[in-house]
Amino acid sequence: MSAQVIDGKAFAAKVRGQVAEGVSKLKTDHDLVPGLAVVLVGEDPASEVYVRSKGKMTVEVGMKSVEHRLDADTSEADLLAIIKSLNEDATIHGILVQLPLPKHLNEDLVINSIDPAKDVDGFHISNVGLLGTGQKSMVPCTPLGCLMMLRDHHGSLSGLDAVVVGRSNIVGKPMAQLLLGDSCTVTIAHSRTKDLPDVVRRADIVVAAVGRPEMVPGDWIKPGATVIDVGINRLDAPEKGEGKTRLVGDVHYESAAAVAGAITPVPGGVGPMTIACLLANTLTACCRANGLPEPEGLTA
Ligand SMILES: NC(=O)C1=CN([C@@H]2O[C@H](COP(=O)(O)OP(=O)(O)OC[C@H]3O[C@@H](n4cnc5c(N)ncnc54)[C@H](OP(=O)(O)O)[C@@H]3O)[C@@H](O)[C@H]2O)C=CC1
Ligand SMILES: Nc1nc(=O)c2c([nH]1)NC[C@@H]1CN(c3ccc(C(=O)N[C@@H](CCC(=O)O)C(=O)O)cc3)C=[N+]21
Repeated sequence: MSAQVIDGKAFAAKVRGQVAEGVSKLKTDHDLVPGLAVVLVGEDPASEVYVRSKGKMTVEVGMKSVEHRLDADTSEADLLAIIKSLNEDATIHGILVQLPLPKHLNEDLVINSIDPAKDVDGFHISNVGLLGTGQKSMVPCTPLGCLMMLRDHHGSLSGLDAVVVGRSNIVGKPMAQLLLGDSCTVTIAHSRTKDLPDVVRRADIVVAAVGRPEMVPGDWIKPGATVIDVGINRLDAPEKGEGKTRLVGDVHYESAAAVAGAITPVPGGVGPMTIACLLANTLTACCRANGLPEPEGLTA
């Protein structure tokens, strides 16, 4: 194995340390405590893990953490009413509605009912438009975390060929916007892309956000390329014991690490950075809401 392993877990701990410093300064200088509210409708196992560690880390960095757990059959009107009350709550600076939502709820409508200033996921159409036009916005946490690791590894990304596999609104598209913002030559690939292996082989930077376990093998990777694996796939692992599972990414780690220049592992790569960036966005939102200077190095 030759690639340098990009330690997202350690990087995220450093980011959370910076956030904690910012939070402590807000308390001392302005008697302010940033507040983050997470709304979870129904039970999604992937979201459960995320919500649990998020709540713990929110408190660890000194913020207020609020959780709303609603039944899977919650009506749209009830959900919108909760979001409205959080929009109006001056102690809440960030609101996150866990996705996916149950089928009977209109995801676009729900997301766009969040006050864009509190939209720490960066999914509101107003933040999407601001990002797309290069203006100050709330930047989606997962792509922001990927960008931080890429900048840290490369210094400048200018002129590099980047291929993003996946075009979702929550990862692929905003990731491509951020890479474009840093002057990469960006290709967005998806399920209809012709000759995907050849497209990926051109890339200096590969971001895999597909949701298919170990789909990208090492022989798609240009020697020396940087590989960012966003995928979180839980597979059965009977070898670890009955009912046990293991996490794998969208990249076949072993074969890719043999040719890549650098690679993020799963777990311990993009996932922890996503949570760290959520906390960073909440701190940023709190500073903006109070007309205070933003924390340095924690925004795009
Ligand atoms: N680490 C983290 O913090 C996070 C991890 N994730 C993980 O990232 C992965 C992607 O998530 P998300 O973006 O929400 O997923 P989506 O299902 O919304 O999007 C998947 C994308 O992959 C594309 N795709 C599917 N199959 C193929 C294929 N065979 N070849 C090429 N492209 C394909 C789809 O193309 P098309 O549009 O044509 O259908 C789609 O654009 C998941 O594993 C998810 O769990 C997600 C969020 C945060
Ligand atoms: N509105 C919204 N925003 C999101 O950002 C969002 C969402 N909905 N829905 C679900 C996905 C998924 N997601 C993860 C974040 C962190 C880890 C994470 O920390 N993973 C650990 C492993 C955790 C484990 O052991 O299971 C790791 O990769 O090391 C995983 C998944 C955010 N998402």
